[in-house]
Amino acid sequence: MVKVGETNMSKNNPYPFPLNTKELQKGVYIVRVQILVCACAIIALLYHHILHLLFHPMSLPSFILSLTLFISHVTLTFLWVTTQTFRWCPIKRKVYLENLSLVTNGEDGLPGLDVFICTADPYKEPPINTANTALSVLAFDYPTRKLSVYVSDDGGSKFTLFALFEASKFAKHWLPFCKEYGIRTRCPEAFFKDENEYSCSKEEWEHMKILHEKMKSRVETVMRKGYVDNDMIENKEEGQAFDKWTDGFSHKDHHTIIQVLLQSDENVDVSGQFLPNLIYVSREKRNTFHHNFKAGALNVLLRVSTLMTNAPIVLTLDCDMHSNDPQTPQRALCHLLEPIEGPKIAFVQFPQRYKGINESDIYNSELKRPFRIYAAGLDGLGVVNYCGTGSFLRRKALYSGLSEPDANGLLATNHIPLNSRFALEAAHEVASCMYEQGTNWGHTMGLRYGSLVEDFFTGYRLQCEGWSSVLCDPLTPAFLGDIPITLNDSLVQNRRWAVGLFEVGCSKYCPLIFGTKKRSLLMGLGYSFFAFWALWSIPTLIYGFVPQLGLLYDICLFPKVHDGWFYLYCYLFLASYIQDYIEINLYGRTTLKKWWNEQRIWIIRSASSSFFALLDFSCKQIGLQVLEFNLTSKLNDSEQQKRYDQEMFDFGVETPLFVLLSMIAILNLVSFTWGFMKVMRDGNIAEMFTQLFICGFVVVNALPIYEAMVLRRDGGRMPIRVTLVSIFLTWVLYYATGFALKG
Ligand SMILES: O=c1ccn([C@@H]2O[C@H](COP(=O)(O)OP(=O)(O)O[C@H]3O[C@H](CO)[C@@H](O)[C@H](O)[C@H]3O)[C@@H](O)[C@H]2O)c(=O)[nH]1
Ligand SMILES: [Mn+2]
Repeated sequence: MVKVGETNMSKNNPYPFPLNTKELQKGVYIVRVQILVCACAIIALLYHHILHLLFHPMSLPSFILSLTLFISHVTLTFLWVTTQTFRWCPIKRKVYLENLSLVTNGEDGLPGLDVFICTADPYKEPPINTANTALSVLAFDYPTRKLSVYVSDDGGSKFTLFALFEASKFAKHWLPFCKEYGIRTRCPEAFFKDENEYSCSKEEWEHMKILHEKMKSRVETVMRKGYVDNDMIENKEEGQAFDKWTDGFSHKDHHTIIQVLLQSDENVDVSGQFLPNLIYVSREKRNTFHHNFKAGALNVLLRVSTLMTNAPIVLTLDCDMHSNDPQTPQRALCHLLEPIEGPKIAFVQFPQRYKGINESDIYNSELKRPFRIYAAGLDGLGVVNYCGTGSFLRRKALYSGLSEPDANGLLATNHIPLNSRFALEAAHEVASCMYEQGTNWGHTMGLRYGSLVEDFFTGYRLQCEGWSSVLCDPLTPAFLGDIPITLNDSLVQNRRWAVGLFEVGCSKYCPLIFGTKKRSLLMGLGYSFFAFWALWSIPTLIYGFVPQLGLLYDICLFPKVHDGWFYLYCYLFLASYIQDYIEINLYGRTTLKKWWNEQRIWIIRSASSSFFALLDFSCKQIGLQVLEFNLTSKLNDSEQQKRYDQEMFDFGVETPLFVLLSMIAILNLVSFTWGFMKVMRDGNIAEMFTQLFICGFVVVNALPIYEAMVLRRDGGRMPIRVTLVSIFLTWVLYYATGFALKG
């Protein structure tokens, strides 16, 4: 293996023990040639299309339909161009963990690490899961006096605090257990699910399991009862903590609650070792203040932690993820502490990886393409996007520019105990609603406000300031997260992302202009791919409706089969699908079925959630709607779980998202049948072949929709109302366009 990076390293790096190397991915030059060939084909197609529109004599209806197809081709071309950024110089990185301690002189030189975990609603995000997330990071292989875990609770929930109290007690047994036996899976829930994962004696294992069950059942009990009973409170400290939920307290309007649950210089585990810090923070909320969702929550944690522990490195995690490798901080440090490039790195992103995905991944929850393949492409440019979770950030990057000095921690530098009155008063002040008024928080400091995808926006803004970022994609996933298990949940999540990204695209920070100017053209293009993700809906919807209506009204929109231009269409279709298949296979083998599902859900998203994201954005622009952060559901309904495991599409909800999808499915089935009959009758397929093929392709993709409309009786079937409304609307569309197309 030729290591481009390693030769670079040895050239530029005076250190004999490299912490990391990088190399260009194999086959990049072949890919570049393919990009050029494809570019020529696309230019030819657009040229042909323009000539056709301008000089080919045709009726007005043909012209209108052909024009819409042209719009779709222009949009696709734009999106295609942006995607090529990821293919231009993708890289692979390697870290040398064994060299880290040489650079840091063992544990002494390791920097402090503050972990931020966000949760927002105890009913949608079960507190026991948040407790598991916290336990998995408390148990990092990291010096405990340098490790602090902060949990932000935007739900302001007693249950979450209760779960964390339980977790802090369980941690006293769990941490020494993990360390003694070198356990790899340090999220208790995941550990006990996998009965094979133990290196301890059966008795030890069973003892831990009993403690774990106790924690779990106590948390479930308070959830079931709906309040924290006096019997459940074990000591005075806990009692005082829960007394803070005074009358009139609601999750949207309440004072700040901060509770230090573990203190690293005070609390010890059962083996006598000090524990890390664990701090619960529920920031102040007032009806009259916009709280800026997760970005606001993280900014409060940034300030509180600056006061309390002020670690130079910060890890952000969602409550639906857990650590899957106790050495992850060290991996991140192999980049951040690298003497030459390290200081410019604002964050090290670990790709989002998920657990519980079904075999052929029907909703493409894995999202391998954006999170790993495209991220590796951006990594080659030094500008990996920030994903909000599984990311180690340099605190300094969020506070000041590259060249400015670090912010100072007040208490940390003065060694004031976290639980002292002085410390808590100061922390309350920075967690209040008023604090950010008239400051730069959210604008040039901390997580940036103004988009529903605060992660993408913040990473992008940091890169525009000159910071770089790194992708760390180890074989063993560093973190594992939960996925939505119904189609609706998956689309709702996608809609939020698409609209948030579009907000960035249409802001004054538009990557095409601002990003290109501040960083580079390739960076601007790559970020535009994400920012304009919602635009996929335009070509998809045009291709879902226009050739079909053409077929029904006998309007030929594509070159005939024997025409030379026909082969151009064939080439572009086949080349993109083949390239797509090869690309995904380079990152671990993928079955054909899985790949098919991926392209199908891509079409489904483009035709539904992306389109609704455009609508949401338009409504927001004209003041009809305020955008909300709809949490992704993390609850497991057993029926839904069963259907998901059986790889059945879960519709089940009456939503306009499904109406649009059903309309496309119905229209394509009708026009395919109609076109097919006509071809049989006339025996002439050359003219309408392409349109017939498109309908057939959509029909094959839509098979689960027909099945859900007609054959299924379970809870995941297509709601009857959705089917009826779609049939009606398709009929209206057919007649309405008939007036125009028949002239
Ligand atoms: O007002 C809010 C809303 C959300 N969250 C937290 O934000 C996280 C992400 O929310 P989730 O519903 O899980 O959304 P996802 O779409 O799964 O999250 C992805 O997309 C988000 C941006 O839309 C990023 O912030 C996340 O890191 C990324 O995993 C969760 O921990 C929430 O508790 C808050 O703390 N406060
Ligand atoms: Mn999530």
